[in-house]
Amino acid sequence: MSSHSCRSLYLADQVREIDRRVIAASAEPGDDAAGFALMRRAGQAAYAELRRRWPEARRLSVLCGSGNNAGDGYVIAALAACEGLSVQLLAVREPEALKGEAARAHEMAVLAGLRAEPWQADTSLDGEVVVDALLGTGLGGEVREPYAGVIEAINASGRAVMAVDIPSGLAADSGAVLGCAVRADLTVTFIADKLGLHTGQAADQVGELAFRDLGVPAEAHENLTPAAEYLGAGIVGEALPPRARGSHKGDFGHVLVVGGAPGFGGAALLASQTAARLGAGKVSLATAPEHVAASLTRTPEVMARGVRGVSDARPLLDGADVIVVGPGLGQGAWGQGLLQAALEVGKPLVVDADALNLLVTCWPGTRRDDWLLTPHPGEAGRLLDCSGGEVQADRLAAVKRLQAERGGTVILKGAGSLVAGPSGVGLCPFGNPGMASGGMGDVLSGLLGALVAQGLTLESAGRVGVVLHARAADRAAAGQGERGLLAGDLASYARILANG
Ligand SMILES: NC(=O)C1=CN([C@@H]2O[C@H](COP(=O)(O)OP(=O)(O)OC[C@H]3O[C@@H](n4cnc5c(N)ncnc54)[C@H](OP(=O)(O)O)[C@@H]3O)[C@@H](O)[C@H]2O)[C@@H](O)CC1
Ligand SMILES: [K+]
Repeated sequence: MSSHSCRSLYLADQVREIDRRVIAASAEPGDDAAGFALMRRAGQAAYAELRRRWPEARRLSVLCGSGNNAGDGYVIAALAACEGLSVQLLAVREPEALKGEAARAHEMAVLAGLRAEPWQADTSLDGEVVVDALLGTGLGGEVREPYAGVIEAINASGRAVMAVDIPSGLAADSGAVLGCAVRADLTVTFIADKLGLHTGQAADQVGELAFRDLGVPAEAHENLTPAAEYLGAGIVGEALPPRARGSHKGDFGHVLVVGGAPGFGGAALLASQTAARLGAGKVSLATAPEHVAASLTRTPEVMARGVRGVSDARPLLDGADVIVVGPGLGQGAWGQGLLQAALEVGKPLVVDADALNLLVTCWPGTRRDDWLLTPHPGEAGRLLDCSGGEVQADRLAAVKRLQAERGGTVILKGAGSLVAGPSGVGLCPFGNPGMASGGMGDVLSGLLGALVAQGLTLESAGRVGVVLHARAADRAAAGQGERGLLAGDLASYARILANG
């Protein structure tokens, strides 16, 4: 599934392959200058971004490691020196050990009149901007010394920081911090955008992200399946065009929310209310009888019915076009019976919260094409029989495995939500920490139900839904701040976005 609003995200091995193709395509036989030409372009692009962001800076501290990321740093240092900036050039490994294009980049810095000083524990960083050219896509495993100490010093320096290609210590594939990582204000990444800059812990490390493709031709990406598509804001409008004037409620589907076991009413109320706000033609709620009055008072548009067990729910299940099952469902006999009935009725399902936990215990091997599973990392860990921490350490692998095992479409929630479906993985770049609060998942499940009811496939609903949900949260936070954001605040913002 591709869209004008999507951009491809790659893994480190794939970026290396793209580099290799570009260099091979531009090199004359016996020519070793093509790699250096690409590195010069990378350094120039990064330096241009630095000047754009910090036009007043007169002194830089450039910290270089031992690979090609260091090579980019030496190019930046040389360009800055040639422009008359003062440069504190620091080498974590002796430049004599550099090879290939990185060694040539170091020569370029020497020709510009610079001499790299060896990094020492008591070195003080005196540039107005620190350039992190320590570790790039070649990082393997937990950051070792002396790099770890240098990264701590950069973070403690209080200086503005530009990371070259990726903040050192951040894994380019998973976005995991491998022990420690540079906290950048600006990251300039090259050639192909990397998944790890958008998922895992990336949001706390990357700062502003500038992507520069260095003019690499499209052929260099041929036959490489991107690890994920970056889901842009435009996918919402593409999926939800203006309605025909002659529309009626039957055109926009009937969502049934099943949840709200005795004592747990709020989640199902939030889900059903959101489904109504996001344009479902009709919304019903099957919940414990004690929650019906609250639902009718809060959202009379939702047809709330008290169900004591499966037989009460049958007509509702039969009348629905899509079923959202799980919010506040509980894991007792009431919830288990209703989930079983929902699984048997043969309608598209959005499966969340307690319904996911019940899948682990009662339906461990079940897979189907017509469901959308929406776990947070803890629920994903239970479904995959591992810890939530392990899921977070490699979110892409986790969501792909879950989709392969369970079928359908899977949304792995959390910063940089991932949506894995039959056509690949999409990544949501929006959202904020205000969303780390109760009820957000219930709102998402209701929103997804509304999108499926309006005719989106489960996969498309998953992609559009995470973007709508996260952008609504960003809009809400922009007005009143992240802290204290209520899940119930999102629906009205999501409604505005869904109407273009
Ligand atoms: N021509 C091109 O291809 C282009 C490439 N480009 C640039 O190259 C970058 C990739 O360069 P790369 O592959 O040389 O790896 P890179 O990230 O510099 O690090 C390698 C060194 O890091 C070290 N190290 C590794 N793991 C470690 C750990 N856990 N803990 C501590 N140290 C660790 C290890 O060094 P050692 O320990 O042996 O001293 C290893 O040798 C890419 O991000 C982009 O910036 C652009 O210029 C465009 C053109
Ligand atoms: K770096």
